[in-house]
Amino acid sequence: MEGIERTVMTDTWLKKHRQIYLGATRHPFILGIRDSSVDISSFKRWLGQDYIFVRAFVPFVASVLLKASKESYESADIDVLLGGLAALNDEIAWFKNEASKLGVALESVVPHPINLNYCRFLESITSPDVDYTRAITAFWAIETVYQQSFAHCLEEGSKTPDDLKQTCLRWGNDDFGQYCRALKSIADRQLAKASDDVVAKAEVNFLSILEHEVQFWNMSRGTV
Ligand SMILES: Cc1ncc(CN)c(N)n1
Repeated sequence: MEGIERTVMTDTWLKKHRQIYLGATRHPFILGIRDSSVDISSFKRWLGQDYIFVRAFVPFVASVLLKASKESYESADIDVLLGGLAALNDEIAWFKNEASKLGVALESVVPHPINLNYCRFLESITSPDVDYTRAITAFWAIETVYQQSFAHCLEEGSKTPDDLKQTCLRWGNDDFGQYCRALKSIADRQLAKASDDVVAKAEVNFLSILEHEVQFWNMSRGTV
């Protein structure tokens, strides 16, 4: 269809919901890392709570993989998702290592109600009743908020302290950026052939994810 511009659904949403998207990816917690003003107690709080979140994220990602194997004819999707699971495996090892360096006892961290709320949301979209399109779109959004947030702390002009650079690189590195772009293109392909109802539900989830991410940063900062 030469000459006809196709709507890329995630780009439409990113434009339409730009303010809340920036609220999630340019949050004061992230800006505090970027300008070096973050306090270590907030960082440790984030670390302990995010470890709990990541453990809850694993069954969700496994459910996306299962849906891809049943609902998608694209075997390349499985490769991307397997890469995602491998990245999560590394992420969990990284959290344990970082926690031990900083003296955070992960086994005694009490999940904050905001975290529990986000984990409950994850559980709701893990359900077999949620189709592959909605699941992969949610997965793209969750990963992308971290990628965009931490990449911002590595951009030119940032004053991220050296000992936090490894954290930022975990999600802000180019490979993770490439992986998020792969998720985006799968999500957009699925959204392009989905019913209006599925697209509308995926958009509602996208907004919920942005709100949960903002709350998660607020919790980490200790402002809630
Ligand atoms: C809250 C949150 N959102 C996203 C990610 C990226 N996997 C994370 N680790 N934690």
